[in-house]
Amino acid sequence: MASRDQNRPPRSTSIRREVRDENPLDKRRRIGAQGKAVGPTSSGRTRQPLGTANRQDPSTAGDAGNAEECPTHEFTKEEVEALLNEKPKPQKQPDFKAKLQQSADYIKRLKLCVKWFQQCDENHVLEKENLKNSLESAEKKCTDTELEKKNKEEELNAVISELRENNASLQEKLSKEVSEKLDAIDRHKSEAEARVNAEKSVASLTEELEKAQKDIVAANERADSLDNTHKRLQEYILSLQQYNSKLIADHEAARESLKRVEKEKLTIVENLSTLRGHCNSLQEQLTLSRTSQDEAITQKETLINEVKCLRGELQQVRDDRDRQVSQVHALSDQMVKFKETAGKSFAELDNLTMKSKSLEEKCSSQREQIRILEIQISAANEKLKMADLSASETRTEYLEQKRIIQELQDRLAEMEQKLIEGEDLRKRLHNTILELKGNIRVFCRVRPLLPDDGAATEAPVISYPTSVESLGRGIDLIQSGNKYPFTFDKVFDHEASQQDIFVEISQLVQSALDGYKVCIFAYGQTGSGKTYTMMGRPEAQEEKGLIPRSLEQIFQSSQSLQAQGWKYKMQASMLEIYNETIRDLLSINRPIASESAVSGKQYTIKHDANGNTHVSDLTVVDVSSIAEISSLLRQAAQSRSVGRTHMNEQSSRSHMVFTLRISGVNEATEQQVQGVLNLIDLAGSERLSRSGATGDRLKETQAINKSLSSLSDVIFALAKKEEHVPYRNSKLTYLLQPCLGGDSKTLMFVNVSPDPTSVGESLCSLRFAARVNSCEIGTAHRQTSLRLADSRLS
Ligand SMILES: Nc1ncnc2c1ncn2[C@@H]1O[C@H](COP(=O)(O)OP(=O)(O)OP(=O)(O)O)[C@@H](O)[C@H]1O
Repeated sequence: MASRDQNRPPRSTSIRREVRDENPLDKRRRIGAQGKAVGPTSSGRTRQPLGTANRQDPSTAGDAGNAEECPTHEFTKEEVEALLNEKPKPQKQPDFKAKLQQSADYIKRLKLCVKWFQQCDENHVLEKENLKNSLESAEKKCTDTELEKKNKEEELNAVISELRENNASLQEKLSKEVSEKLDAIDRHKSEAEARVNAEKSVASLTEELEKAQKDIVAANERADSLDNTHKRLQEYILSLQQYNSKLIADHEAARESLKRVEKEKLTIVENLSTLRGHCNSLQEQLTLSRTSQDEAITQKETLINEVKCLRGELQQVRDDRDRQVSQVHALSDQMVKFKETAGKSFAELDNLTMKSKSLEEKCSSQREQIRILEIQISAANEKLKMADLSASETRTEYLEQKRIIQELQDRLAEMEQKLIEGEDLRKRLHNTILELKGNIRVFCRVRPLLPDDGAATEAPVISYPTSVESLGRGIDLIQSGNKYPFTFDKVFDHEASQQDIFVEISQLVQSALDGYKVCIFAYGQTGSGKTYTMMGRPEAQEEKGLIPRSLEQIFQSSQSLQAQGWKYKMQASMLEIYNETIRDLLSINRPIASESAVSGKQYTIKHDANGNTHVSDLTVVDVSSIAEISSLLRQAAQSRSVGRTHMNEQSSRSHMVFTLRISGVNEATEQQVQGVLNLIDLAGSERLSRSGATGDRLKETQAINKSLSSLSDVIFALAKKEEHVPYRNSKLTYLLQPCLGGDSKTLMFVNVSPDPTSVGESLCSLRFAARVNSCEIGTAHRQTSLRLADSRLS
């Protein structure tokens, strides 16, 4: 800026030079032009430019008077030069008057011109003064301006130096920013690359996500279809079972009818044999009759012959008599003589007649007998024929029945085979479904309101969503007007019966027989219904809990599996963990307090390589029937209640663990399975603040909380797939290690009380259960192997 000003000539000097160099005529022109622009001049007269209406040709300017009146006539340089160079026109005849006129005119114009010059000069002087003034003022202004300029320059210098400084700092800043910009560009580039990579990875992740979503959808569809298949299979199994039971009933009926038929057959055979005997006897009788008939015939014949003879004799006698009569007649006289002879003859004749009569009678009676015998024979023959007929009918019926029985037996065998296959498929589907669902499942059960709950008049704190996706799986808890929704694998409302609950877990229990480790535990605050769910009231059929029902099912199934060649051996043990101390509930002489201290029993928990758990010194009882198990459960309940009266008022202060070990061998396939069923009634989960416990009770609550929080730590460590799972933090978790460690099928019941005063505890329980429900702890494995030749199940 400064340099530019320095290079520029001072304005005042340039004005001065312009004024100095200017020709008056040029100046006039400039002034004229200025005058036009500026307006009236300082003299107050109006100047007009050359060639306007006021302009007069100097040659025709008129007289001096006119010239006096028109002093404003302006001359151009050319006009002035033309006026000065003007020469009088040469005339042929000198006319002085004209010459004078011409000269006067010329003088006039010269005067006008001079006057114009004078005027111009005046104007010029005036103008000069004006200019001088304006120059002075301009100079003054200039000095002022210069001063100002100097000041300004100083200011500007200051500003410039400031600006320089600023500039330097800005430069610095700029360079910094440039470097930052470069860095930023680099960063941007790397970020752009990273973004591109991220976008790529996002794209690939999106793809993966889509794929995963598709997979999830497919898995869901598969799960749905598996569910459907499972349902259909269950229905099919049900129908098969129904069909089977129908078949069994048919079989039974057939067996019954077979028995009946066999009985009938036996009676028929007996009848037949008696008939045969009868027939034989009849035949014998017949042969006898025939022989007697023959005899009679021969007798008859002999009699006939005899009769004939007698008739001949009679004829002879008659002839004789006739002769004799003629002789009588002839010898009437000789009649008297021969009276005696005649009388004799008559007597003889009478005798003979009588004999003949009796013979005839005998003959007719024999004929009658023969006729009767013949009737009897024909009746016997008829009977025989009938018997033969019914025997052949019975035989064909028997053969038909035999064929039907064979057919039924074949069908039964086929159905049994199908049943086995269906059962196999069911198991596989059940296991697949469990694997798809993740192995830890959570069922929620809400108990009914009890009279002791007190606040029954308050608004209900539990409701069940009715939307299709949450139906039977959702539960909403209302606390202080806030609704907390939860979803589990299954939610049972207060109306669910013990049987409803058991139906849902029966498949899981069944898999213990298939060689899985199964763990079912009940979690919830005190009085929420854990014991009712697990144990129920074993004495009342309808109110039996999961433990007795599971054991009944296991024994029934193990018996029905015998038909498929399975032979099972079962061992039961029951313990409770109280204040981190193990107690044997099946020990016959169970000491009441400090058991291990008194008996010296250690009850140390050990796991072998196969994931089987052993508690040293714990009573393990071989069980082979539900009656034995029932008595063990009674014994355990007794032990618990004894402990309760001596140690603590409520069973809820300890965890109860029932374990059933199942070893199975299939004689036909040489397959071996090792299953475990753990059924656990946990101690009540209560917050210390709510329990209001002190002293021993506080110790108990702390121990319970420790073991329950250890349980949750273990579950969450497993869910997060952490390297270290803190199983050893409590006896409960260490005992259940193989069951929790992903190798087993685990189901948790979260028991909830509908009592409005327990809503806080219920919320805690449901939150814990929801976290557990979101865990996938691994894949359950079936413990199965082929039997070694020498390890037969005794
Ligand atoms: N589903 C149910 N139907 C009827 N009564 C029930 C039900 N659930 C629980 N009860 C009753 O509620 C009461 C408390 O139940 P239960 O003793 O099973 O609770 P709990 O959670 O085991 O308690 P604790 O932790 O103290 O052992 C009992 O009287 C039981 O009979």
